Amino acid sequence: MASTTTATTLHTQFRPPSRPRAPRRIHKYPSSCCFSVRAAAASASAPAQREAAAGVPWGCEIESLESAASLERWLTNSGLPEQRLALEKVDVGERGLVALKNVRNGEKLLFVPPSLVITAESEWSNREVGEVMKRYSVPDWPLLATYLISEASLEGSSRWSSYIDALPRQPYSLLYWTRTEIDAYLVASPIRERAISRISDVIGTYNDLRDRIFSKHPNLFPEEVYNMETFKWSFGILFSRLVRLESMDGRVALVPWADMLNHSPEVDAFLDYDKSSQGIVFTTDRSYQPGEQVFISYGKKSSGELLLSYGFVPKEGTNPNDSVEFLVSLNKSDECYKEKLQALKRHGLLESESFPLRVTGWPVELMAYAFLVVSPPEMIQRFDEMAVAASNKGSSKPAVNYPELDEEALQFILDCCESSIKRYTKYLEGAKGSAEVSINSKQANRTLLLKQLARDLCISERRILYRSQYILRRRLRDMRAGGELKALSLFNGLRNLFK
Ligand SMILES: C[S@@+](CC[C@H](N)C(=O)[O-])C[C@H]1O[C@@H](n2cnc3c(N)ncnc32)[C@H](O)[C@@H]1O
Repeated sequence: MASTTTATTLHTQFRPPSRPRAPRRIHKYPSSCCFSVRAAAASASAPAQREAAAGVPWGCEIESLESAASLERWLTNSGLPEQRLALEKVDVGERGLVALKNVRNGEKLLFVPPSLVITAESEWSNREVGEVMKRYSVPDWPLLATYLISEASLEGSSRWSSYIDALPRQPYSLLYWTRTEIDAYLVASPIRERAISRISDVIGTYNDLRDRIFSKHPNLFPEEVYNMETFKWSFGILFSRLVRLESMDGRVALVPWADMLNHSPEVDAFLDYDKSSQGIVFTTDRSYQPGEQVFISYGKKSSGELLLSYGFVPKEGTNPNDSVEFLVSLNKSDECYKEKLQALKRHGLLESESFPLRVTGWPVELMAYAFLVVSPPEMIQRFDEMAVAASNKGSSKPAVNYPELDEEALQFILDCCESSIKRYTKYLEGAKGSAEVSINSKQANRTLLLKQLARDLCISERRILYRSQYILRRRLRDMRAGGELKALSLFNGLRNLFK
């Protein structure tokens, strides 16, 4: 069996935390809260609703190069050294950085000085607003989200106005999907749950900030500016552009110019602070010809994770880091259901758990979980060791080896895999024929785009499941053929004995 580990070693690039970290004091993150952004906007005041309907009044169309040109001018005037890259329209990612000259493998590029980087320590153009936020010790993510809105609302009086003008007015983000769209298009994918919970985290964060801070200082934080719609925008920007700079104590930062680099799953180059040049750089891991788009890696992310944070799905079969979360559950009618559930809970697991499946195989933890699911009552003494192995919490990785359960455990995984494939196929076949009535052409284009993204994701995820199904079927067939062979040779042996 090919095996992978559950822990994907993520690059630090553009890595959003699983949820924006807010202080316990400020935000409770309601776990059951899964209403849509629209629903939240509907409960806001009339001006906020007007704002919500209009979108944010800053930023540019996602493919705009005009604001990009003034961004380049401002950066040059503010100390960005001469670049070997230019911002252009590109085939992958709409706007991107393109090599102006030959770029060698191993070359350092960018050199963005820290003075041009936005972090939680950046000075607020509106000092009073900044002081209030600091008084409440707001953590980095909500602080930066508020910072962006504050600076954006000041337009030309903010030192970041050229940067903000070049940011997309509506980043490609799942935060902009309505609950109905998420339910309809991501019905087969586990990303649906993650999208719902991310949206509810963002809503919860905004509500906390509003209740605890903004409502206490209405003159500094007018609802026309600080509302659900503007926070959706700022979190969309953070999810798709924030980087963690390991050599700056892991600080999270928006790095103008560097954040025009698009992602390729085929490169391993990532941004970091370079002490010797005192700038944010990345080192290429391949060469580029003049005119070629230069890429970095946003981390070893699955296609679902890329859709969740960055709003795109790589072409089918091009993402070597692709995986799909595979959900397995205890059988409620199992006579040892209670004992198995207790063993799982003792090791921090639940009745249903997800494990990442990859084209290369599945993790040992999934196999351990499957052993537990299929193990008979006489193995009750071993439930705990199986649960430990499934949780991957043991100090050394315990061997999960129960040859007597192999066949049943693999059959269990195969059954789950096949029912998952059915769900994807049902969605993909249903999506083909569904004609929808759109209110206008903008809405029609949006629907087409979302459907295409969902379709690409489902095809990528189903591909992984098909591959696992193939491996599982072969292993089971070989195992059963081996069993039959053994039985046959035993039978022949006995026959010879009685001859
Ligand atoms: C850090 S920004 C990169 C600059 C961005 N293209 C722009 O014009 O502002 C990340 C966004 O770029 C786009 N992007 C990056 N890599 C991509 C890729 N491989 N395919 C499609 N879109 C990509 C996505 O919209 C993503 O949210």
